[in-house]
Amino acid sequence: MDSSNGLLHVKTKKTILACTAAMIIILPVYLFYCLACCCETLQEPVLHEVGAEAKLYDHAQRLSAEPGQLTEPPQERQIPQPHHLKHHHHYITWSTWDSQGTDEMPGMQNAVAQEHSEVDAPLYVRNGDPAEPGGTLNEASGGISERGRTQAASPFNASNTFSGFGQRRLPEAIIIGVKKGGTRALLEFIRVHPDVRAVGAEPHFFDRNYDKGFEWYRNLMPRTLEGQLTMEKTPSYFVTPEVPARIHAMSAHTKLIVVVRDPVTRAISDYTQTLSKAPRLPAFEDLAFRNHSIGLVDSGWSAVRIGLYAKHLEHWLRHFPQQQLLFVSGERLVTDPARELARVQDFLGLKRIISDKHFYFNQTKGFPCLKKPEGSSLPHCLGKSKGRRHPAINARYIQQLREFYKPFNLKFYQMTGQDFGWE
Ligand SMILES: Nc1ncnc2c1ncn2[C@@H]1O[C@H](COP(=O)(O)OS(=O)(=O)O)[C@@H](OP(=O)(O)O)[C@H]1O
Repeated sequence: MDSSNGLLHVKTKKTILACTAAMIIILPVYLFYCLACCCETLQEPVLHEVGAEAKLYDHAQRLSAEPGQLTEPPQERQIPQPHHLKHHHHYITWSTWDSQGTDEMPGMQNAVAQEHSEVDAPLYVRNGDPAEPGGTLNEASGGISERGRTQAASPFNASNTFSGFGQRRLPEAIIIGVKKGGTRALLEFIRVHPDVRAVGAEPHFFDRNYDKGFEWYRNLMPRTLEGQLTMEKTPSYFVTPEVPARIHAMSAHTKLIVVVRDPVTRAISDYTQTLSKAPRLPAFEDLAFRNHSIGLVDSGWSAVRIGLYAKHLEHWLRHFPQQQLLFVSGERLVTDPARELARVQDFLGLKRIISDKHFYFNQTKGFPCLKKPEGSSLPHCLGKSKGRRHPAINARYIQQLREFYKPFNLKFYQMTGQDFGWE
């Protein structure tokens, strides 16, 4: 018994030693293999073509997405990443992004420091890979719809390939403005559509980062499957004179969406945002008027200047035909989001999927919110920097500003063929 036990003991020891030796040899080889970018193919399903498999995979991703909470950011959907990327990419979730208090891409904080920059939480942005969760199959749509959209002829639209997760493409549709118009609401609403994928943060490519080149820009985009539309929003594009020609150089077919809002309310909203970061800011009327006793408006102040929509639109119409621009009413986006979203879906050539059913009015927030935002199954409202309480402005100044904007508004109605009812 003893000798057989001893023999067993020796055999066990030998086995353990052999296993340890094998591990010592195999582990580095495996690690090297991972570093050489191949682990993913071992760990994740490989989708060789964009077809039924890809759709099912994406659908499964959506179903497994972690839920968010009311007025809280949903969790970032975990898109499988190559092992080495997991180590080198700094993942930024909604909450870390929110705490940065900006719509801008990480590393753009200097740019953010510019006057009136945005302070709210976009969704799910990851540094170096600001792709969003979603882009999934929607039962209601019966799959990815045929939209017959025009792929830009530009060589910049050539996209990289990456097995399984679609391709990064330059945006085919951009929300170009206007600041404080309701651009975040529109982006979050439209991205609920299964055929839309969007960058959460504002890339500011065409105004501040143009020198970084189209490859940089394209790499910010989420991966899309065939038939899905890539979008971004940067509200400052609308008022930057160089931008129309630059977007045209990327693709003459780019679809442009402008969310417009009563320029007086927009100016106050803009001022409110700045005030939230600089509480010692002079009074609104001191900035809006050169001389408020005689009602002389200071059109050099950006909060006023941005509202001269007709002026800015002239730049765009030199490069794009009217039909390539859609003007969304910021007011109706609040009172009747489904109606505006129907217009947006038609304009983008998308099947009408987003409807009344997707929204509910949140009494506490005072705004429409999504019942099921992209990548989440729980209701969600925009963050606290959207829908701020505005300071009370003397009715006399409001009236003077209305008078100031009136001819510009009428011109804008004429140019767009739409009456926004701001008078
Ligand atoms: N559904 C919903 N929820 C919350 N807020 C909504 C919504 N729809 C439109 N808005 C209005 O959007 C205004 C902010 O506009 P933007 O997102 O374009 O601002 S920014 O330019 O990105 O800073 C924001 O302006 P303020 O009310 O002045 O904060 C809102 O009035």
